[in-house]
Amino acid sequence: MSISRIRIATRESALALWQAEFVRAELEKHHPQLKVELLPLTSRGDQLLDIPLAKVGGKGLFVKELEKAMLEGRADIAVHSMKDVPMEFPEGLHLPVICEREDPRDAFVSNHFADIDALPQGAVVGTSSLRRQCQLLARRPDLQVKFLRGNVNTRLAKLDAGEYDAIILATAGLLRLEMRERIRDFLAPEILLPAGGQGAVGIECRRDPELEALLRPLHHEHTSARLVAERALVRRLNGSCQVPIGGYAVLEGDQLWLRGLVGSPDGTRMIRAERRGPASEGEAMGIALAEELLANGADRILAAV
Ligand SMILES: NCc1[nH]cc(CCC(=O)O)c1CC(=O)O
Repeated sequence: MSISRIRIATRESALALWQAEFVRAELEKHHPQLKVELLPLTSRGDQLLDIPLAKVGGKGLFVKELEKAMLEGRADIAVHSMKDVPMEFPEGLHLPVICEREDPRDAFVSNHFADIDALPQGAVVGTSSLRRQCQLLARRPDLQVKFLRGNVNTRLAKLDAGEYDAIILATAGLLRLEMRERIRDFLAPEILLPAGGQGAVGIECRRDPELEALLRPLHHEHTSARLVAERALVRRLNGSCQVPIGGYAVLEGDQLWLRGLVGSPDGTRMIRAERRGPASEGEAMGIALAEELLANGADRILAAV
């Protein structure tokens, strides 16, 4: 039996819809006969916007409704921001495809200030990411980090309403939504180490060789090699999502350069490590780097929460 239609389960935010539409367009480009439909779903993570993500059950919330739709046969695939994808998948589902990565850096967004260093003493910066908070405060302990959740448009509206002097968002989301002009400064990994998977989109589906064959042309091996290392690092560290963790890999030829960071939310403690190795060994590198971080004190930071 051959597949003639693919239904994409997606969250309803503008960014999620963009990503699903992107996958739809790519699938139609590679398979002109294929019918591709979107199934927009409301996720718990999007409903509970006033509560810290770590408290409502973590990032998995964004994914569960979509997985349910696939397991119940209402959808065939789901498109995710790799940053939000849990490490384990339910029986029968997996994630065989990772698309080419967009700019992975974090972005400094402000209506009044050019970059972090231009912020006045005590300025209010919006983010609910402990990873961003930790690295901001390590650089500028005087800043006030203020809670900010919601989809990209909501966050920008709160900035424009004057609730913050600046906010930090993923560059990838802003570029996809055609809001490059909102970015005042692209934060280098040395300043703000990105989250594992940031800027990349992945496709989860049921285990079905025919379906996977249709998705295969969307897979980007270069991106995938980087994310294997980043995700192995995060997985090995992840006792809890309430700890600031950064993980970022680049490929230089066939060599991976992986950097990792674990810190305290207030930025007073920060442990960094990095290593280089063959791209084919990303998984082992991620685990080894995590163990180095743990041995250098990340274990105590993790134990404290
Ligand atoms: N946590 C929400 C989330 N998940 C993915 C992105 C951006 C797009 C990406 O990283 O691919 C965002 C928004 C943000 O962090 O600003």
